[in-house]
Amino acid sequence: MDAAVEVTDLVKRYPGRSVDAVAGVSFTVDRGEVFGLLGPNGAGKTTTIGVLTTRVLPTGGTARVAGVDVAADPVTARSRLSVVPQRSNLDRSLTARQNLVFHAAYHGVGRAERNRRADELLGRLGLGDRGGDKVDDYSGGMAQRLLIARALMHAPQVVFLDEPSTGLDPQARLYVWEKVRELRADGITVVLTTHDMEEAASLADRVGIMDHGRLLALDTPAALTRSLPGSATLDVDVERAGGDTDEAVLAALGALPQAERVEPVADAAGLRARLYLSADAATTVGPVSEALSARGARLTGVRLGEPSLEDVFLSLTGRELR
Ligand SMILES: Nc1ncnc2c1ncn2[C@@H]1O[C@H](COP(=O)(O)OP(=O)(O)OP(=O)(O)O)[C@@H](O)[C@H]1O
Repeated sequence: MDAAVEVTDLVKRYPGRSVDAVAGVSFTVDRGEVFGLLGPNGAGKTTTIGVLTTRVLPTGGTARVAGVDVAADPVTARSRLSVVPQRSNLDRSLTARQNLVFHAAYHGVGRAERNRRADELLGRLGLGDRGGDKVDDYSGGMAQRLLIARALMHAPQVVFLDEPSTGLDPQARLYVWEKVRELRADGITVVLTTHDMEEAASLADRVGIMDHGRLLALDTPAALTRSLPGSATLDVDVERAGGDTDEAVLAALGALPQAERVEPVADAAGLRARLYLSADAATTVGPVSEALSARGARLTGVRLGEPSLEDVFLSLTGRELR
């Protein structure tokens, strides 16, 4: 079966610029997958989406969506894909329902079917009783939901969401996340861009990390974070035996093969040690507990600190994501 998206050696240089906005990017998105492009502002995410959605002409390389070369046959590509843009381009003078119906008419969906889909999608996106309102009266969160509804009106195979929750309040953001998961459950392929590592980690099956027009890493969020030795941590609270010392306990923990180093955590009430690990934090709890009992000490509390995609970005670029 064809991939849903296939990008090969994609390059985009805007006129008058001395550097490429996208500098040779290749990746494939499987059908039914949620794929996230994660990177800071200016990384080239929007430009990549722009090429894939036929709004930006590539300087080099190829991009196929649902089996169609987007530069060679943009009209067919547009019938199979849809885009939820970073900034609303809804017609504010029309009602929400009219925005949906006109979009479907443009894509050749028949009258009865477009009316049916508009009602269904307004309901699904929680706008069932607001379809007759002008978009001008919509809040930011409602407009974002309407953009998603509009994107589904011509039954696309692949939906592109550019920074889907930027500027939304936490509740609206969670609502959008839930809708993205529903798209995936319906078998629609989703490609989203974000500079929010929490969004990428919680929504995407696989994440491509972009910076300066290049793809630096691409894998599942779990594999990306697992690839970082020494960034998982385990905090352990210890009740030590009477004759023992904090220093000796810390040294014993530091001698465990899973521990890269150990530090005392200063603000804890009793003895708390933080282990920086070369292994997964959860599987290190057992060996820690055994090492403590061997010297008559007790493990009284643990906290796992898993590395995040933020840590992955930091280790790849030496900079914070935001
Ligand atoms: N129309 C344009 N003309 C010239 N340069 C552009 C244009 N659009 C984007 N750029 C430049 O291309 C580079 C990549 O921008 P792009 O918008 O693709 O990044 P991004 O990762 O999506 O960031 P953002 O989240 O800010 O949209 C930036 O240096 C930007 O200034």
